[in-house]
Amino acid sequence: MVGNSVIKLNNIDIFQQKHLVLSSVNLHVDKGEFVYLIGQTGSGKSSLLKIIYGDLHIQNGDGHAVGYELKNLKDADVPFMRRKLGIVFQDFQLLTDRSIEQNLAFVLKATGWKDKNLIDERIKDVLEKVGLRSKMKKMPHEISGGEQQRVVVARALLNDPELILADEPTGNLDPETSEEIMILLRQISQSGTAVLMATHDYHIIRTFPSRIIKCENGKVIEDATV
Ligand SMILES: Nc1ncnc2c1ncn2[C@@H]1O[C@H](COP(=O)(O)OP(=O)(O)OP(=O)(O)O)[C@@H](O)[C@H]1O
Repeated sequence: MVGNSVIKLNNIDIFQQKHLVLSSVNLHVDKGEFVYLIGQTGSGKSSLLKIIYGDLHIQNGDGHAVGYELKNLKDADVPFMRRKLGIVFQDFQLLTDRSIEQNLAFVLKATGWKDKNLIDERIKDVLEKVGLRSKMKKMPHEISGGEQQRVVVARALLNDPELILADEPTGNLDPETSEEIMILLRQISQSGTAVLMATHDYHIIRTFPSRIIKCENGKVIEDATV
């Protein structure tokens, strides 16, 4: 983290191939903030998230996310940077051939955890946070869509990230289950992890008001309204 900010972008241009998607982007997100990212389909939300998690490179301007300078981010740094940010996307992306516990153990092992006791403890901790400790032995198909999304949130929390990036995390869920996921994400931000969440769901935004960033006409508006 640099100062109190987990994301800071200064005057960056965001390209997809040769196409300029967003220009002169300035953006800051502070520790523990909850921020919505809105904008029409194709307005650049996913491209902006990709810059922040190191999937797209910065060509002009500079910035940092979770303590990493984005301008000179090396491919070799990306896996380490990703340990400091959790990603929650619309499709649950759990491995279907293994239990919830094994899904989480897989990520911990892939990010360098070796001690079995510590792995077991961490898995129990994150499942406790999302209210699913009792389901750790279940297979993904044995739990509901909302519960699967909770597991994805738990998975994003495994390495105690400074930031969660969520792209339409409630997109496949019914309204009641969406609200449960929102309550969970809000709790996470209140405990100090910033959350940047792309959504088209204005009902959710009205129910859980917070700062809104908008992609519109090739620009990013830092304090927008719906
Ligand atoms: N891999 C790619 N190659 C070329 N152009 C792309 C690529 N990905 C996205 N684009 C283009 O970049 C622009 C922004 O797309 P982006 O996916 O960031 O929008 P979005 O706001 O996330 O849209 P949605 O709400 O539909 O997810 C669009 O014009 C899109 O066609």
